[in-house]
Amino acid sequence: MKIALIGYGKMGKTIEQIALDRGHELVLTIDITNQHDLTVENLRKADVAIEFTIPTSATANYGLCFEAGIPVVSGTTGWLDRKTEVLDEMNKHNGTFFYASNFSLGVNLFFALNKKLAALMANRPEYDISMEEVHHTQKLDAPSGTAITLAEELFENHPGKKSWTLDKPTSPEQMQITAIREGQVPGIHRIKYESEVDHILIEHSAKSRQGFALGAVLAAEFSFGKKGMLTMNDLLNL
Ligand SMILES: NC(=O)C1=CN([C@@H]2O[C@H](COP(=O)(O)OP(=O)(O)OC[C@H]3O[C@@H](n4cnc5c(N)ncnc54)[C@H](O)[C@@H]3O)[C@@H](O)[C@H]2O)C=CC1
Ligand SMILES: O=C(O)C1=N[C@H](C(=O)O)C[C@H](O)C1
Repeated sequence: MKIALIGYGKMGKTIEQIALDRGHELVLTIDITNQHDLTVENLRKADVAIEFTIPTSATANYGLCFEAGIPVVSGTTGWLDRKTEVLDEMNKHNGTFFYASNFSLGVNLFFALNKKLAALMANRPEYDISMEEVHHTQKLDAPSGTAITLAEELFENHPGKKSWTLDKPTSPEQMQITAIREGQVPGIHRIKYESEVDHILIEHSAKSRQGFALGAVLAAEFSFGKKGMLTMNDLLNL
């Protein structure tokens, strides 16, 4: 496939390597320094775009891809307050948008485990729940997109928690998420159920960015020829 890569940072570079290994061609590579080359005309040279940039740039980039009529796969986090506008724009152009807060297979299995554990603990009020995420110091958003997905899916399966906070909870229905920024950590997510007598802890820890990048390239292959909003549940049949 001919791929337009939007964002050539840590993820963009890892995606490039995996895309080339899988026999794809990069027909357009855009970063902050050559942003002016991100045009509808140039995007039309690609079969699909993969977008990993920053929260403030992502939604405008999606708009250009919809206008160009190519599917866009994105993992940029921190923009979801504008999701309705993005979906309206996608529908206006009959476009294709594949979004995941986390593209790794392991994290998507961890999402399923989180939902099952939350359902199992739904009638166990003696356990309080908290989350922790650890990422590299360059990360712009907190909590991570993955932590927000974990929290929202936990709330759907556990009546005791209804919202998250980065601060100290002010009611039992609030769940604290602690966001730690240190070194070059690719991404760790922990969910802890704690009672007076014990605790249960589940954790996913990424060893590198390879798992995220492979998932994004698989999502690009999956998106080709499809329409509408796509997620990892569609790709992985979860
Ligand atoms: N969904 C997932 O599986 C994953 C998501 N992410 C998310 O992806 C995003 C990027 O992560 P990294 O690559 O680690 O960050 P990074 O900071 O290494 O790379 C971002 C790149 O985007 C460029 N950029 C900024 N504005 C741009 C614009 N308007 N057009 C083109 N390029 C632009 C920057 O110059 C930079 O090179 C973040 O939001 C991060 O949270 C990161 C890893 C996995
Ligand atoms: O910024 C990162 O690095 C990551 N961002 C994503 C997130 O916010 O959840 C996914 C992964 O944890 C790495």
